[in-house]
Amino acid sequence: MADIVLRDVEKFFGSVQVIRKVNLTIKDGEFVVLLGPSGCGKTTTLRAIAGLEDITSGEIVIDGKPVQNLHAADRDIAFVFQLYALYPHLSVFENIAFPLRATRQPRSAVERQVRQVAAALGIEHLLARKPGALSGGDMQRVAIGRALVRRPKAILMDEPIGALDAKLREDMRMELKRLHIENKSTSVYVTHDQVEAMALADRIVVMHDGVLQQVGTPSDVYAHPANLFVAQFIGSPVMNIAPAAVKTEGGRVRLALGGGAAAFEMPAELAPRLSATGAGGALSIGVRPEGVQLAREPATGTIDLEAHLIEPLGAYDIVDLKVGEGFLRARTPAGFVARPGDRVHARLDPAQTHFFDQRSGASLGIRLGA
Ligand SMILES: Nc1ncnc2c1ncn2[C@@H]1O[C@H](COP(=O)(O)OP(=O)(O)OP(=O)(O)O)[C@@H](O)[C@H]1O
Repeated sequence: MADIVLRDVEKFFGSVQVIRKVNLTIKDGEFVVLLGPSGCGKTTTLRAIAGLEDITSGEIVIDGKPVQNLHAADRDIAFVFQLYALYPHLSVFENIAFPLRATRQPRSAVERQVRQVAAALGIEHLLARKPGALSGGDMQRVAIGRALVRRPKAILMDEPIGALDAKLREDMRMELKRLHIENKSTSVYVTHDQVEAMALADRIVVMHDGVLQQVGTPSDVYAHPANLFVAQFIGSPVMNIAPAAVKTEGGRVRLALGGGAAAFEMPAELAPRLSATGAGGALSIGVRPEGVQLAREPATGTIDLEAHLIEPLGAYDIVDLKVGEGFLRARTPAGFVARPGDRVHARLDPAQTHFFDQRSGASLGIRLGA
């Protein structure tokens, strides 16, 4: 296994630039997920690491060796595609054994390695079958087995479970995670599904328009998004984002939302921290639904708002609260707000309120409270 380093990697298709100065270090044994919307360049980045796509400029280093001029076959990397790409006329055993055949190992050694991988994937009983007689999930297990069997320096996966139905995707996600914990293969995984990324990754790389937006652990990108794009891309339901005006009166700081329709009190320490950023009074705030805290009785920092819509989701409800022309979505215990039109007392948890520059979208890096 090996580490993978991308230095100033750029890629043009004709005159269109799809990867812009990407710098990234994937550590030995790490599971890194490239996450972003369709067309952001994540597949191109993955294919560039594999050698399936040439890069226009920059350097790709695998296990200390620059590989950008090496063919895919010489990079010692395995690739798993979304569609299984199995040999239909070969048995499952032969499909998995295929990469070992070229190594001219004795039959017994091949057999041992194939059985080992098949056992890890729970497909030993399928070894004699042809791919046509397998379910989608089992076909993908075989494809993963084929990738793992020769112990490559790294395993690259492009939406490997994207074609499976929701339930199977969840099962496979956990299997992939377990396999990674057992094998510790350096893994790079592409998906546009943020839940999948959060569940699998040691670190997530969020991409947009060919640019790395943020690289961090799942909890990092969730709790401390670097900009508005990351804030809105990660998390479901999405983070509330609203333009806010900051007003300081007699040592008290208020955040006015919805053109002044609601003014939330914030810790006084916000004022000097904001003025230090030079952001002035105009900024955007972001707060996830769980950061909008509701109470039945008024308390310090709460304001009175009207519930507009209630979405019961079983374990909890999402409640839309009217703020001027817009809404603030809150996550509450199931049944906390009985019906639309009810009034509740809401506050923003300062520790979960994010501040962004309105023009650039960059986080102002202010963390309040706990
Ligand atoms: N061979 C190609 N020739 C020209 N343009 C391409 C080629 N391959 C990809 N592109 C373009 O490059 C951009 C990035 O594509 P890429 O497949 O890397 O994005 P992605 O984030 O993986 O999206 P998706 O999830 O839809 O695959 C897209 O605008 C795409 O149309």
